[in-house]
Amino acid sequence: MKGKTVFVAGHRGMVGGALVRRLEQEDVRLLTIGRSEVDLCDQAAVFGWFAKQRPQVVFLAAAKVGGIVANNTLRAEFIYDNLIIAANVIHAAHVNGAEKLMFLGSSCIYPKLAPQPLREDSMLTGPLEPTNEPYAIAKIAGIKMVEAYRSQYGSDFINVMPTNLYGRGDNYHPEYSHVVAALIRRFHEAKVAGVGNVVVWGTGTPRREFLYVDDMADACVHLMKSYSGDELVNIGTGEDITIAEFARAVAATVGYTGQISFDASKPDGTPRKLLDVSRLTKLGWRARTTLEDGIRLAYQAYLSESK
Ligand SMILES: NC(=O)C1=CN([C@@H]2O[C@H](COP(=O)(O)OP(=O)(O)OC[C@H]3O[C@@H](n4cnc5c(N)ncnc54)[C@H](OP(=O)(O)O)[C@@H]3O)[C@@H](O)[C@H]2O)C=CC1
Ligand SMILES: C[C@H]1O[C@H](OP(=O)(O)OP(=O)(O)OC[C@H]2O[C@@H](n3cnc4c(=O)[nH]c(N)nc43)[C@H](O)[C@@H]2O)[C@@H](O)[C@@H](O)C1=O
Repeated sequence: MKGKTVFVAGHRGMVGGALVRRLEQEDVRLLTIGRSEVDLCDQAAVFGWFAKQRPQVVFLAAAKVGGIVANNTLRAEFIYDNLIIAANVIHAAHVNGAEKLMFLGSSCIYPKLAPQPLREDSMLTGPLEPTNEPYAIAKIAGIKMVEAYRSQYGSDFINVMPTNLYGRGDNYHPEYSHVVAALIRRFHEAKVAGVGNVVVWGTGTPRREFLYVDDMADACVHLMKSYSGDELVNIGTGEDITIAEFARAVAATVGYTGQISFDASKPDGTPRKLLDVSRLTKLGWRARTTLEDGIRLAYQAYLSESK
């Protein structure tokens, strides 16, 4: 990547922001563009921008993203936006001679009940989790598009499959956020307000793997520099935790000492989503931030972002 023009699509988002921070350590010419200037769902705008800027390297971190209720509520937006963003950016990168592109999928592309830990070759071997199927289908289409451009045009475009991510720049929307941001905010507000009980969604029994977003960005830069294979690469920590245990860990970090109850009327989603990270490990990368340190860093980021 040394000396290259690098475009981070979605630079204002949690992953995009972490990529911008990480790329400051690299000798690259960084390109970003705001949604108000180029809506990545607008094909003409995307094609015009790419023709003018001709980025050599593209991190496609822009997407319509949200937690389980957002996915299950905004089903049409999740499939439309994510299909169109992937199609526009991948094609524009090809037409304008991008040397490398990284597409970010998500662990929800794997079947709901696939054997754990989830291997990259389990994609399309079984039914998806219904709550995020529209998003998953759009992500699978993006993955297949990258594979097709590699096959027909020899494009050095690669696919990565991140696990659940959290950290600086996360989305704290009360209904549409992911679990980490949601619980940090809810436990903090309960502590400040002196509330005696906090409700956590679902049964608390699902298990999730959580990767700190700055580790994610480091893994992306590592793979962009060193990987040009056809296969997906899972990006995770290789460890998971139940939502109930996780909620207790967040409460302890935030300093909330009240009760925790569970609302089983809210969806649990996939029972477990632990990624097999052996391919990533063989490629020379492993996560460094422990969950305990990550939650503490994420809470500090929340406090500084919500001032
Ligand atoms: N968060 C997670 O747990 C996981 C995320 N991922 C993937 O990582 C990537 C980034 O996710 P994350 O950073 O969490 O998401 P965010 O929602 O934090 O960031 C998404 C970014 O995409 C931009 N964007 C969305 N739609 C458009 C559009 N039409 N035109 C231009 N920009 C647009 C948003 O811009 P704006 O802010 O202006 O709306 C935002 O900056 C996504 O591909 C996601 O699927 C994968 C696994 C887990
Ligand atoms: C990255 C990944 O993220 C999403 O899938 P998810 O992992 O199910 O996402 P989630 O973080 O929303 O929930 C994880 C678990 O946590 C429980 N939970 C408890 N309390 C709250 C809560 O307050 N908010 C939320 N959101 N969840 C809660 C919730 O019931 C569930 O059991 C999709 O985008 C999917 O497409 C995807 O790729």
